[in-house]
Amino acid sequence: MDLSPANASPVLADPVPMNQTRLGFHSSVVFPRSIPKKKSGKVDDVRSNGWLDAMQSSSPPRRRMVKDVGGELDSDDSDRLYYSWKLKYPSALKSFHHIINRANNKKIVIFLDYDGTLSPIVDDPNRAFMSVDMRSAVKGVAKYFPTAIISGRSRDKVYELVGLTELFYAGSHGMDIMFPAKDTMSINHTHYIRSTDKKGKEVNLFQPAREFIPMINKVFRILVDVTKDIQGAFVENHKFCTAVHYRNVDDKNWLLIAQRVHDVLKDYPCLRLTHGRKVLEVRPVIDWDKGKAVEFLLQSLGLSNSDNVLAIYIGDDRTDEDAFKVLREGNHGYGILVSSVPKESKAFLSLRDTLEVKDFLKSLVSWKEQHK
Ligand SMILES: O=P(O)(O)OC[C@H]1O[C@H](O[C@H]2O[C@H](CO)[C@@H](O)[C@H](O)[C@H]2O)[C@H](O)[C@@H](O)[C@@H]1O
Repeated sequence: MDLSPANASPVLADPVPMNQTRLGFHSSVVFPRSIPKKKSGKVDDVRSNGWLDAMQSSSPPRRRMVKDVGGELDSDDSDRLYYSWKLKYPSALKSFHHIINRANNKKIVIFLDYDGTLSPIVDDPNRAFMSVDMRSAVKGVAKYFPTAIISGRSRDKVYELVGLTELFYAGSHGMDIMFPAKDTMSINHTHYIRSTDKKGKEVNLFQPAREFIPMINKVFRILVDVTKDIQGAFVENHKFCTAVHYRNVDDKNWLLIAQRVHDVLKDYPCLRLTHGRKVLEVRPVIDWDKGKAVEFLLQSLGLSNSDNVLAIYIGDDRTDEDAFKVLREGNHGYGILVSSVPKESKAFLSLRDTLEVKDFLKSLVSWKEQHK
């Protein structure tokens, strides 16, 4: 974190996201990603387009590694920064009574991100498991409030990890939403298809990036190939998007891995890159993100009237910012950022880690049980 006088904010600023073309709500019209500009005959590289900076700030630094101009900040300094940041993003646990007061006679709807929110961040994405306690807390809230998981992972994968049938699931950053067939009456769009869930029940799937599946498969294979000699690199196929992990790549090779991904994307102007926590996420250039998924679910469940609905979205990642923005701008409810370090956010409130998320969910359940 740059804490030089010129940039004295105690906040870990997220880099400006790549340009995102905004289209109409239910459109899947594809716009080309802006082609890298040439500078003196050379295509822009990952240093000049900001990718490398974004990668370097893509996950909370460990406490002792938060750097000042003059060296490392000790943990007292980090604590001070964290507590002053909390004035802007108060604890959702400590603000619980405010949330409940605002909920008053409204219907509460819960949206949950998965990685970093329900499961702690770990080195191996295949081992990011929820605790038994967390699963019971999520099951508890789902008993009383409509609850959806909105994840960057594929819908099947996140369902496998969460394992609760009573939830709504949106995978691939909201580009793959499953919802009950009975809830189609209130929606008006073209990108949903009828299907059956794992129990054979009739459901609807909303998949606005369906036509990209072959391209994503192809790009996934290319990315696996071009990163296979980079130790620690790992590529996941999420069906509607693909993710290149560099958490386990030596930081000396971050430039290399970013350049390889960048070079692949030059041939795919219909795909764009977003930054997650030590992961480069490649996705179609359509006007769809976790924020749109929240709007879609609220609308499809008949819950988009903010006069009688209070939505709560809990997430830790840059991709969750789209959802926080939708809640803030639509006056729909509270975005809650999960972070143990100061970060600029569109959320209203914060929780430090997954343990606090679990406590918050349990508080909602206890409150509901006392006010049935
Ligand atoms: O939207 P989310 O549910 O938060 O998913 C975002 C990404 O989460 C996973 O990666 C992150 O968690 C991993 C396990 O803790 C960690 O190893 C990785 O560094 C994080 O970026 C998932 O593997 C990605 O594909 C998701 O896009």
